[in-house]
Amino acid sequence: MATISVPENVSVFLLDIEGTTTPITFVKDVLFPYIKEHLEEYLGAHWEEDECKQDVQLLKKQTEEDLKQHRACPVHAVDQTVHTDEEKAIREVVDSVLWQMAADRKTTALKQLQGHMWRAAYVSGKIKGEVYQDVVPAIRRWRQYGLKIYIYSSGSIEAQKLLFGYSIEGDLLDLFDGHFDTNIGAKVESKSYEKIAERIGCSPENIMFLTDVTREAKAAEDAGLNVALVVRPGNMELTEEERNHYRTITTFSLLELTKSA
Ligand SMILES: CSCCC(=O)C(=O)COP(=O)(O)O
Ligand SMILES: [Mg+2]
Repeated sequence: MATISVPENVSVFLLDIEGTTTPITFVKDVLFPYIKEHLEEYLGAHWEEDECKQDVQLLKKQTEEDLKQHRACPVHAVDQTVHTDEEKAIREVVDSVLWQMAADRKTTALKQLQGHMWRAAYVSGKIKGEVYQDVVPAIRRWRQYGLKIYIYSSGSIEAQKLLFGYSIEGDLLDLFDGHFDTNIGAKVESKSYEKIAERIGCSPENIMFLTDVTREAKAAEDAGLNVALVVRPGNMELTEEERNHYRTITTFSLLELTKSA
């Protein structure tokens, strides 16, 4: 695959995580199964804590929103193993979370709870964040050229910091100048990228966004950012039209800086 020249006016890289810095398999085969396996036990253990109460509150608001929008929501069957009000409330949260996860929804409510649940797994060493081999050397090189590096993922900022802070390559948080999540807006909305540029303090054309998802690339492009689609094993196949329209890379090392160090 050919190299891509990064325009000279680019001073910021904005990076997606899943499918870009990190294999989709790590998210689908490690992170998500951890949530499914520990959800009920986690809620039972933390139910009375403020953080958990806030997470549950946000999930309830999301469910109300979904009902208003007529999105299908889980229907609660009468369950003989549920006795107390707390057990019933926990079961409702479990159903809602599993339903959202089955649809791979990127709601802030779901992502916030997931981030809080992964904390213990990362801190105990049970889970280590996976990062493609080409990612760290490329970021270090870009930083030597004075570029700034930001993350924009649907995963909560806390989840992002856990993934890179407890990664297979050690604590990588020093590589990043900042993090954005869906609190700034959805990744498929152009407005989110305009807000990110504003928050960073640069023009959209000074940013290069790397992602595996075409809808995100389109939203960023519409906001005036430079974009490249990242093609990694297991990522969604691109159509011929997408391949013709977007610049694509299979590794970060294919990005060639045109500015001098
Ligand atoms: C960084 S947290 C784990 C990944 C995750 O939950 C997710 O939704 C990833 O979405 P992305 O925007 O990085 O593709
Ligand atoms: Mg992605």
